[in-house]
Amino acid sequence: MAEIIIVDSQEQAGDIYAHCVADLIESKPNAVLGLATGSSPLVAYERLAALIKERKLDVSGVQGFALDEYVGLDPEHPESYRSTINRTVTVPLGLNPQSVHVPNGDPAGLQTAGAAYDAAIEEAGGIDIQILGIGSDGHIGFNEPGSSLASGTRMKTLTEQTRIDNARFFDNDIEQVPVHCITQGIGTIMKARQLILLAFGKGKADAVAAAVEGGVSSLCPASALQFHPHATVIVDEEAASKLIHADYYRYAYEHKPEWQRI
Ligand SMILES: N[C@@H]1[C@@H](O)[C@H](O)[C@@H](COP(=O)(O)O)O[C@@H]1O
Repeated sequence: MAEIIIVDSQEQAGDIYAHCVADLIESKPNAVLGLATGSSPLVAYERLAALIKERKLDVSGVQGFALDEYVGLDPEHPESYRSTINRTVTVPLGLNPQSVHVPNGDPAGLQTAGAAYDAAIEEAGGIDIQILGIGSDGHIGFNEPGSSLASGTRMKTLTEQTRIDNARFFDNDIEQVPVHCITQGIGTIMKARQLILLAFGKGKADAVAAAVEGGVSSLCPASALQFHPHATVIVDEEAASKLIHADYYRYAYEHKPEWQRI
């Protein structure tokens, strides 16, 4: 794993992400951002929105690609990832809605939607910085345990645990949570030039330990990050609580020269 940063707060993690992305946009106005839903990236998006205003950055050329979408949910549904990304990223950052892409969860087009999405990412020049959360079972995007580590964007079946976890967005009724999703594959995610995974709270401690210090295995999809040349995992103390080498990560970060920090 390239780099583990243990922070005191989500705000601190958010600032690291925000500075990284703001610097990117400054040097590359047509930057391509990989976007994630979930609660973990929310503060990071808020910090980035503030920094964009503060530095008066022109984001008109920035493109975004979301990780995943539910299958069969109306894109206008408030809990579709299309709506979620629009609410939490597109509007606050001031991105052009036409430049923010979300996989197409229409059941009618599923056989070709995945390959089309990967092609669109390639055509945009590839993702510069992909932000990631992690599921309690180690999933990234919606790549559940057992997903091919080389997979492209495709339809997947959600585990019952993920549907239970996400029922909170659907009146706590698991029956309302779609069974299928379309998600960037692990192979797709690995093509991004830089990955930043955020994890907070003790509910993520096992998944983080397996991803960072366990063997690389499809049973913990996030462990694929160990093969990425530029991956950073930013965790709070609780999410870091099961890392055997936590002291070393702190020590290494403190001793890192400024130019080598993300
Ligand atoms: N598809 C999303 C993932 O991209 C996200 O990482 C995960 C964790 O969400 P949270 O950050 O709310 O814990 O939830 C969903 O399954």
